[in-house]
Amino acid sequence: MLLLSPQQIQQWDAYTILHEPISSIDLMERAARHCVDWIISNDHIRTSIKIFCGKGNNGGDGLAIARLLLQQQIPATVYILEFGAKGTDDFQLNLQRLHSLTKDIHFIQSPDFFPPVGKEDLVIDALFGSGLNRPLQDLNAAIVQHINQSGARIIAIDVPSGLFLDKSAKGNPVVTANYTLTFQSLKLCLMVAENARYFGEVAVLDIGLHPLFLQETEATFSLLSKEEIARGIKPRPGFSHKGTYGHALLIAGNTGKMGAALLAAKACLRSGVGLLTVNVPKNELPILQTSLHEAMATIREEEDHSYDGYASIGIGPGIGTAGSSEAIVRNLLENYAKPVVWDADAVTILGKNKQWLEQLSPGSILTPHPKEFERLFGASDNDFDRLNKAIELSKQYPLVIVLKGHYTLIAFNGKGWFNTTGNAGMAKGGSGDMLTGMLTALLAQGYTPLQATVTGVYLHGLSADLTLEEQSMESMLPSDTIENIGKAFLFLKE
Ligand SMILES: NC(=O)C1=CN([C@@H]2O[C@H](COP(=O)(O)OP(=O)(O)OC[C@H]3O[C@@H](n4cnc5c(N)ncnc54)[C@H](OP(=O)(O)O)[C@@H]3O)[C@@H](O)[C@H]2O)[C@@H](O)CC1
Ligand SMILES: Nc1ncnc2c1ncn2[C@@H]1O[C@H](COP(=O)(O)OP(=O)(O)O)[C@@H](O)[C@H]1O
Ligand SMILES: [K+]
Repeated sequence: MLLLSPQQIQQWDAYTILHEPISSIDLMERAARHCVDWIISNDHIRTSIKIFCGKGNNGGDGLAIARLLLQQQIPATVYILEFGAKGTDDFQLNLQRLHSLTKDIHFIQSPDFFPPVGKEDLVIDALFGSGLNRPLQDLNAAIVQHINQSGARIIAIDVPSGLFLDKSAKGNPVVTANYTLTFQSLKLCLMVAENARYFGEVAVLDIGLHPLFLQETEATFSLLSKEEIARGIKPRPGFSHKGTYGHALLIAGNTGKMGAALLAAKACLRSGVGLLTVNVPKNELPILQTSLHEAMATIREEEDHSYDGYASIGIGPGIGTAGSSEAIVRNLLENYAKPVVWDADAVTILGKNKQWLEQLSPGSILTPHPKEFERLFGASDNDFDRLNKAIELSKQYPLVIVLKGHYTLIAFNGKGWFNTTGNAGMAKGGSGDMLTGMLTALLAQGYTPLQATVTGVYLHGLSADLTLEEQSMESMLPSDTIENIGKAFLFLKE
């Protein structure tokens, strides 16, 4: 699914109207009906429902929602924010339709007209949607503040009023919704952490916009889908052998951080690799060899660091950032030409030696969390800037950049894919180490760097989601999640 700009969403609307065909007012009716069905079936009806409407089509949705509720004998009061404009055609038509049912329609010209709103109310925010083109000010900002202070349950229609679809609204007045009912597809503004306190829980309502439009449309950002990932999984032919699936090397772990190496190694072994060698400090060798029978080992301190024969290499989890680790990074840059997975301390070392970024072998995968991303590429003003920076960098460098987070972004060659699997139970040390192991295993098996990354990131989150069948988000550990990588592969084959 593509993440579209406000202009593209308008075009999608127009395309549907032309090709379904359906009238614009009937499309709005369908959207409103889906909202009402969702509100009723999710048990959000209260004795007092206050619907705040602007005069664009978002407000038109609000008016249609009010009428559909009233037709089911559910009382709702409408407040229309006056901001000069006459209102769109569909707004006007829905206002006429509502007038024939109720006189309970109020116009807000100044804060004196604000109705009292309290905890017991359900507020429907239909003030501004995808048409917002500047920060809210004056009366528009005041009504948002009034609603936000009320303690009422707030359901935003399409997007919380005040959010821009594809750029930051940091510092602007925005409705803090408990739920957002967004039409047809997720929007970029609903993917970023900086807006999480505004959009609350998000439901995507399928209002039947024409699917063919997407085939004719290009967008920078899109969402990964199960079907796409499942299609890319390589078969394991009966006559294959361990050599078919590659020999991976993980350079991971150090004193006090051997857990990182074990997690990466276990995840690598559970992700289909043929052979695995782990490079660890001499003193830590027994930990590895007693816990993981399938992994071989090489000694960190030994001088001869030959990388010949490894189909892929992952470096970083728990290695530390001391000079000796820097020397290994340097050596790897000079002596290995295939793609490498760079994570954790290895990313920090690259951040300290930015000139080395130019030397990364083409197709290498960088997996920073936002802090590591900052160490590598400098600070960003907001989440949108960081996403756009990742996209720009992916044009500049022949690398796959994995910006980890709730919705991890994978940037490659000027495009970005958001992952939608995974949950907050993964917000624990060790989750990233697991991902490094998985990506290294997939690279070793001959997946292209992009294919390895999208597959690994998707499976990583999916294993965590499947872990919730037997654990809570509080209790689940990366070790549990690794044991469910198998279930995740099976789920893709269903
Ligand atoms: N395909 C779909 O997804 C469907 C979408 N539908 C719905 O349509 C919605 C989009 O409607 P929309 O384009 O009419 O824009 P909307 O957000 O109502 O408001 C724009 C108005 O506000 C104004 N304005 C802007 N910024 C302002 C500000 N800061 N302060 C003050 N005014 C400001 C601007 O006028 P301006 O002043 O710029 O001339 C304009 O009058 C969408 O979110 C969804 O709910 C469904 O009905 C059916 C299918
Ligand atoms: N709330 C969350 N929702 C989804 N995924 C998450 C969440 N928190 C963390 N993750 C995932 O867990 C991993 C954490 O990586 P990282 O921060 O490098 O952890 P560590 O280095 O401590 O192992 C990333 O892949 C991230 O996407
Ligand atoms: K809204």
